[in-house]
Amino acid sequence: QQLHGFCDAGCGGVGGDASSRILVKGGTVVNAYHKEIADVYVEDGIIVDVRPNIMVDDEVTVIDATGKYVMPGGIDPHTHLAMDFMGTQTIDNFFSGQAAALAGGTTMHIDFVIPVNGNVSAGYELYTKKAEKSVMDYGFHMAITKWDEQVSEDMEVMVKEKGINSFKFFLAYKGSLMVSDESLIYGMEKCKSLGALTMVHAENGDAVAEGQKRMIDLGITGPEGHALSRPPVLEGEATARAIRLANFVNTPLYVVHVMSIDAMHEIAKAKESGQRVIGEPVISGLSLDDSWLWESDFITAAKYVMSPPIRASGHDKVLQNALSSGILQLVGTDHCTFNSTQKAFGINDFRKIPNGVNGIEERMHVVWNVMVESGQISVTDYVRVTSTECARVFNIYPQKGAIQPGSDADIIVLNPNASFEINASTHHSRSDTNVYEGRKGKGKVEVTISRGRIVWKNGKLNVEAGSGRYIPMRPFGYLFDGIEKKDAEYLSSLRAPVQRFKASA
Ligand SMILES: NC(=O)NCCC(=O)O
Ligand SMILES: [Zn+2]
Repeated sequence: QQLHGFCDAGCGGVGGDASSRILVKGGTVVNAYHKEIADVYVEDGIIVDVRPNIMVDDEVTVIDATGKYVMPGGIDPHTHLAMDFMGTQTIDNFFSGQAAALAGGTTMHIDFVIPVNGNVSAGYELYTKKAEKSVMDYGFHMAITKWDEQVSEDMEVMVKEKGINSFKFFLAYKGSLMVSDESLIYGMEKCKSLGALTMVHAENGDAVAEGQKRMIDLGITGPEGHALSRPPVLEGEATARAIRLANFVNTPLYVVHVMSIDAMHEIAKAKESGQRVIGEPVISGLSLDDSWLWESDFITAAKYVMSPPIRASGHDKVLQNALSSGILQLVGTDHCTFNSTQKAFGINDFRKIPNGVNGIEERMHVVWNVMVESGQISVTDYVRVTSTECARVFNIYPQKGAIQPGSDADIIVLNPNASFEINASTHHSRSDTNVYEGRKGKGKVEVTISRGRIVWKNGKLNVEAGSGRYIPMRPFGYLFDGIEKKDAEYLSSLRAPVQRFKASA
């Protein structure tokens, strides 16, 4: 079924191209550290062979990829589908958001489960239901929004029984999702003991609340007040704090949506000192600036409201440099879409504009355009930052993130000579706006294969509700290798306790 524009959760229902055997012929096969001209043969959803000149019978569906790149499908590490947030729910659910992803060359995403009133298990159950109409593979991170014994026990269940290996702590959104430093420290300790990755949304929520009050007192109630109330210094502070606490606990840290030079510098400093910190830029931060927030039309401005805010011009270029030099490691989207009606909740008060922008369909094209077309990263690095590194960090490599025998057949064919253009009228998200409206560029995903099914070809989507699988992710990924040695070194450095003899009276 072809999907365009406002795609309802009920649409779809027809399968991807039914052939279980596919040959992608004659393209340049690109992995994170190697590329070669070769054929890729797929059977029953799995890559079986990768080499030049594979011969097949007539029953096999052949895709000619001559002159094109054949790459692992994108993996988006940061999405919010069907998320209840700021008094409403994101307009993209697991069906429409994933359909959009596939049309843009992303074949897996990791979504954030939000606990129900702090209850982690209830959150997991709820998201399992939300994801029933999935059309592609997905995994879950879990947010931790309060701390108590039950949460601690549930985290253990999530890791040992439910395939979750990462927990996110919001240092912003005071009064709703935000946790205290005390909870963050307990959470980090628990994560470390379980081999799960600590993730943070790094903004100082107390200071943001104060900044918001300052703007309202100044009479600044429009979308520009959003950026003005939460400047880069508050992102830098929270990033530095989370990094130092992760160092104190000696556990790896993943900083989501790094939006500012300030936050990036903190990550660079930590890496320089040997700390294991992963920085995730998102495409909005890499490719947009905050000038839109000063637009006189409210809806145009409000569609750019997300947190941390899209920053002033200049931050985008520095974040690009950090991505190409490896300070930042993988690109997400934070896809969290609200339509114009929802954004208008904040017409009189920027604090009520639901925070979030689109990106799940645009990420692969925008990263190609901004980073590869401009010569800032190689084609192999493109695969690394859009797919392989995510699979490695979340411990699902090489099932995902690789074109090699045994890997899932999540494959895209990208034509470097074809052009893309982004418009809300033709995108597959249910939103009526797009923050990349009118963007054009070279490098187009012409084919998407999702676990061996051709789901995007000739500009047509062919997806099946319920065909997406939940991908469990194992704990103790590569970031945990050897951290116990640093613990041992720390313990032996204490020179304590000192044996003291009681002085006689
Ligand atoms: N980023 C944003 O504005 N919305 C989604 C929630 C979050 O990740 O902070
Ligand atoms: Zn966030």
